[in-house]
Amino acid sequence: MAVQTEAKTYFNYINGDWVSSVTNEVEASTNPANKNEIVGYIQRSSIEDLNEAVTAAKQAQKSWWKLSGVARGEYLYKTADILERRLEEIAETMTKEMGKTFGEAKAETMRGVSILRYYAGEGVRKIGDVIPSSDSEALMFTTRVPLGVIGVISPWNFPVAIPIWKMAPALIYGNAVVLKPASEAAVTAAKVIECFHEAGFPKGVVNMVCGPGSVIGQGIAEHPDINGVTFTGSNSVGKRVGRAAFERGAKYQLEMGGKNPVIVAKDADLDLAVDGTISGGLRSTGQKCTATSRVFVESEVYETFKEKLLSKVKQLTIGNGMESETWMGPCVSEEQLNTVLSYVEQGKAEGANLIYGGKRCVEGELANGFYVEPTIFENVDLNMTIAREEIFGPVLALIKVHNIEEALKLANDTEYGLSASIYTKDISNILSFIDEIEAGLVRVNAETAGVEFQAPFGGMKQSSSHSREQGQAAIEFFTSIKTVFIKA
Ligand SMILES: NC(=O)C1=CN([C@@H]2O[C@H](COP(=O)(O)OP(=O)(O)OC[C@H]3O[C@@H](n4cnc5c(N)ncnc54)[C@H](O)[C@@H]3O)[C@@H](O)[C@H]2O)C=CC1
Ligand SMILES: O=C(O)CCC(=O)C(=O)O
Repeated sequence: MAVQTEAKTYFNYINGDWVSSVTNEVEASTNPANKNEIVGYIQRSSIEDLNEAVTAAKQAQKSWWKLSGVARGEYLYKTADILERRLEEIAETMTKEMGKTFGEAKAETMRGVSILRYYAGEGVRKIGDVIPSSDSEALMFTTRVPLGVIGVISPWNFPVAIPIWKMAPALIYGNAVVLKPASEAAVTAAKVIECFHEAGFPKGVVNMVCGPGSVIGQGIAEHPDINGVTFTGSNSVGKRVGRAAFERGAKYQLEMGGKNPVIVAKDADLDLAVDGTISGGLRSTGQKCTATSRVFVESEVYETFKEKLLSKVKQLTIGNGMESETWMGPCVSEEQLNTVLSYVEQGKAEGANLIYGGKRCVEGELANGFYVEPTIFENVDLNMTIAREEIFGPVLALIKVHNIEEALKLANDTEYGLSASIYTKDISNILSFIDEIEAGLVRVNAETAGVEFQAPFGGMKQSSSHSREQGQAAIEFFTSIKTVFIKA
């Protein structure tokens, strides 16, 4: 039973106003570090609310697009300044709402500021090319137009960065936006939208509707007036969203799961590899689509690597992300905690050897939250569930290999292809890894996580719809190309 009574209610943001849902229903967003603490109440909206937001967006988009790119950019610069001013408060809300440490939350919020500034600058960059025509008297060139209304469906694990890396490019290229944030982190998202509001965006250009994924998320995927849908989350939901958008001829972009490998070669700097494995696999409690989950280690250095890994993992401090000594916070929710624990049980049942962790943390105040120990398995077979499915928790599977060829073969033995890294000093290892690994993010002597907003981000195989987000790549999704031929 939640005890906090003074928690604020956050409204939907439709046509420039903060409004309650027509349902008059709200749901509590709670703190995974303390299930008795309510961070805020968010609207449990209906399709009617979504329809209002889409109507407002559709109406506002045309004049938004008629502004110059410079003018649109100014709004994004203003939003960035406001977000930066509110950085500590918004980061604190993020930590309280979804559990990541305050340090990580501040870094993510700052990343949101940088993304806004990066895309503000896009307002003055080129949007087309002049292409020689076969007719010497004609001018042929490409230009780009916005899609119209963009539906943004975002997850809880990066509640500032992901909505912003989808909304900022959508807006700068002249689209209007309807955001549906994940309910687990919707208070944080509402505070981000407050920054857009304060920046003075014209009414209807930015909208947010909170509510169940099956109603508002699905409603976005199916809405006839939403021209493009950008989604990050699980594979099962992503595919539903993609199918619904495809059926009605809308453009869609899906970023989904990962089962990201690290390869540790026998010549690797093992301390660096251990640090990268821990940071990539366990930071944010393993709740990143880029998180390391499978660790392939050459047999010659396997035992040394394992001992070094174990000794460092034992030192990790688990606790409330607001406490400065905490290295790893809780899972986002009880459901997510139970998912992680059930994967641990499945790993044991299928014969993997649990060498560290695997239990819920229940000592003292931890009992009120959704904490799990960092967990390491060895003797993991590639057919085991823990080697195949995305766990989204702090669970590492160690796999001994005889050589780099075997490591590459096993690393590619997955339906996912988001991120992968190798630790080695050998240039031929590095080159074959870059060529052969089936992943959209290829990292050498660096952890699997670590996305940079100015570079393309996305996966191969089932990790994405094969499109890319962020950097210059974003223009491909949020605009349509027109090839123009002019004959005087
Ligand atoms: N790749 C990634 O970045 C993420 C992956 N996940 C994976 O998904 C698992 C479950 O996490 P969830 O938060 O439940 O992910 P999810 O895929 O259910 O949620 C992502 C977003 O989709 C919305 N949604 C849910 N059902 C929908 C539907 N039928 N139509 C349209 N939108 C819908 C949600 O409300 C949320 O905003 C995790 O354990 C993890 O494996 C979760 C979050 C992020
Ligand atoms: O690793 C990152 O910074 C981004 C990861 C991501 O997009 C995700 O987990 O959804």
